[in-house]
Amino acid sequence: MVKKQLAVIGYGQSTVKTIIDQLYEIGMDDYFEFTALTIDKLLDRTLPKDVLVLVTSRVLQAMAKPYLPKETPILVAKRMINYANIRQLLELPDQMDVLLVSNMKEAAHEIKDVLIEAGINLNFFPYYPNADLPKNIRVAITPGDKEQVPETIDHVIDMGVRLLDISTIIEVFHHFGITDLPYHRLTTRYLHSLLSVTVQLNEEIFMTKMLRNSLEEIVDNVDEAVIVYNEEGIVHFINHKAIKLLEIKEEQLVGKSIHHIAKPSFLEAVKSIKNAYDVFKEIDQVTYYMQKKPIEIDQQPFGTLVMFREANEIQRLEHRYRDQSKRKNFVSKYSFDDMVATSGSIMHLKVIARKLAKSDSTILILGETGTGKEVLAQSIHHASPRAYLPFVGVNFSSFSESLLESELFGYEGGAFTGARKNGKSGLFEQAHKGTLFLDEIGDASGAIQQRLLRVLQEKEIMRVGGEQVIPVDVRIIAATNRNLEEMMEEGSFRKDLFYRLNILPLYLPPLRERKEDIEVLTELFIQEVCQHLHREPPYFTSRAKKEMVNYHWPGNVRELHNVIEYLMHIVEEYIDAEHLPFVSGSNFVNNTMGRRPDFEGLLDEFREKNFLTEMTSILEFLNMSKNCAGRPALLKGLSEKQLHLTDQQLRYRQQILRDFNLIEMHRGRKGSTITQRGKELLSYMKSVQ
Ligand SMILES: Nc1ncnc2c1ncn2[C@@H]1O[C@H](COP(=O)(O)OP(=O)(O)OP(=O)(O)O)[C@@H](O)[C@H]1O
Repeated sequence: MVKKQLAVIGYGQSTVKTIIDQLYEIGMDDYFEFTALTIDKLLDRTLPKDVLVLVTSRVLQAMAKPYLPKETPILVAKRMINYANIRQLLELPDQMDVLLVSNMKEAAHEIKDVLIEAGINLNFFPYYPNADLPKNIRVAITPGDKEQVPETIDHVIDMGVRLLDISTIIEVFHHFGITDLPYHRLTTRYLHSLLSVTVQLNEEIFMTKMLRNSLEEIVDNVDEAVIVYNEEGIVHFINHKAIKLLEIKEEQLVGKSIHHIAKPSFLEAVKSIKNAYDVFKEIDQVTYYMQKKPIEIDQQPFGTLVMFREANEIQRLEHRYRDQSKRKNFVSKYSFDDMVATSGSIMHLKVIARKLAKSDSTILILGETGTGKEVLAQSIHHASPRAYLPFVGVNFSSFSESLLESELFGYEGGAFTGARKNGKSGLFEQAHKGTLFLDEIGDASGAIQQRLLRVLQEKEIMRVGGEQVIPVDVRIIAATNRNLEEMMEEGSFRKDLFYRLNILPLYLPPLRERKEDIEVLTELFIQEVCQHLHREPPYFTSRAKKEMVNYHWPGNVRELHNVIEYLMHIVEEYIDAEHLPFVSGSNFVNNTMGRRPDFEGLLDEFREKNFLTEMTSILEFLNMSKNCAGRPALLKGLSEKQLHLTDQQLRYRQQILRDFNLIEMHRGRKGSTITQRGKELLSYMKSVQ
């Protein structure tokens, strides 16, 4: 077959060369002989006979025409953008000013139109030789005409020479009447010549690409490690977290085999997970929470998505969540309005306390048990500038010494056996910026007193087993029913700590010294309990009223509350003197702890407070005693078992046991006895040992 003559005329050499290369690549050299020329060489050259001249733009057509025989056919090539470098354009910020540089005005404008049509959202300023250079433009885009880019430009995106459009190639064949076009081969090779760029031919694909870019960015920033690989194990996506957890040092991971980049222990673990399952897996001594999901595209299996993160990270989150939700409960329930009183002593105390609330100083509340020390502490917090911040209370007699230390100051991971792996924040940290109520401070051991003193002086804490100093800003309100001055004399309470705490002391007198309050408090409690029980309030006979006032109320307001609660369950219309437990001598069970019926629940509750040994020892002691055991005997019995409690600590534990109906406490010095239920608990414990 005689080859036809095709002359390619362009402006610059690189353009002509790129197009000739493209023609060879498509296989057009089977049909044609090429002449490659730049326009400036046209004058010197005579073109072969029956040649078809292919010019790269309309301007070149005009330029070439005068130098060509009149009958020479000229075809203006349609050219498409080289999309190979389109990604760089997509990465520029929307509406950015860019220079569009070409060696010809028309080409510059033409490219601008094509790019706008393709959905590239930039402000294009066409630029060509002798054109005005707009100010303050830093980025230039050019289709292979880098040499035309002005020097003031910082960043040049060379999109490469524009290639011939397939329609132009077909027109060339038509011109010569070649009908047996190898269409299939031609298009395949043509597409091949465009290589990776053909996938980006329309705006829709640009959009997906942009979407993918944004998704990649998001997935790269999540806390979860993510890897996607196809059926052959070729990695399609891997985020920073996965690279970090798998300790991969290599770069450019996309396109590589997962078997090549990930450690065998990880691959083993992934293999052992069923598709669509999530499990905890240990890989090289670290536990991970892993998920594996199959990916399908158009109902065809495509590959696998693996997501994983370190399990202790999840635990950390959980602890943080728990700490935070616990924090939410650290709010004061009472305000001064809830502190009911008519007595001059309490009215006066409330006036002083309201004033003290405004300051940040430490307050010490003194008073017998049940006089309302906690109510007062909460009211002070409520009226203070810290009102919207946590109010955290801790009762020193309700914790064993070791537990109290870690409760107050927290501990670092692994500080002691049984400690949480990641440590725990203490109440000081949890009360940060708020108020910490140290109830029954008189029960603090020497070691705790010393640590407290340091915190009050330094305003910083150190967790148990930790080395880091944590600054804390808490207002301290301490309370006790013990005589701290006497304790100082005895040497069981530190003087320096006492003076730190005793800056603003407040004394809550016992109920027997403010009998006027009995009536208002009774009314309040009757109203509350009746509302709760949905019943009508009963009335007091005058004898009952008298007995109420005459009684010495050793348990103070708390006892009054408990008596009212008891009465509301046993009386109908009225309350007579005989109904009153302190008159009739009847025992009643306080229901303040919220009883859990099952023994396991009860034991859990004791375990939680680290009380179990002490509680069972008390029960065992009472079980062994023929008669009622008084507190001194109990304390002695416990200390023989190396359980050293203060009188107050024992009382607290006895109250809990009584509230759970495990023991009975008799008034005065009569001591306590174990109940049937207490005995059942002991045999239950033996049976499950
Ligand atoms: N003025 C008051 N107005 C209303 N309720 C009160 C008042 N004082 C005390 N109470 C109630 O009495 C009970 C005991 O109060 P609180 O716990 O504050 O006493 P406390 O002195 O801290 O006791 P303890 O020394 O045993 O810790 C609570 O139920 C509280 O609601």
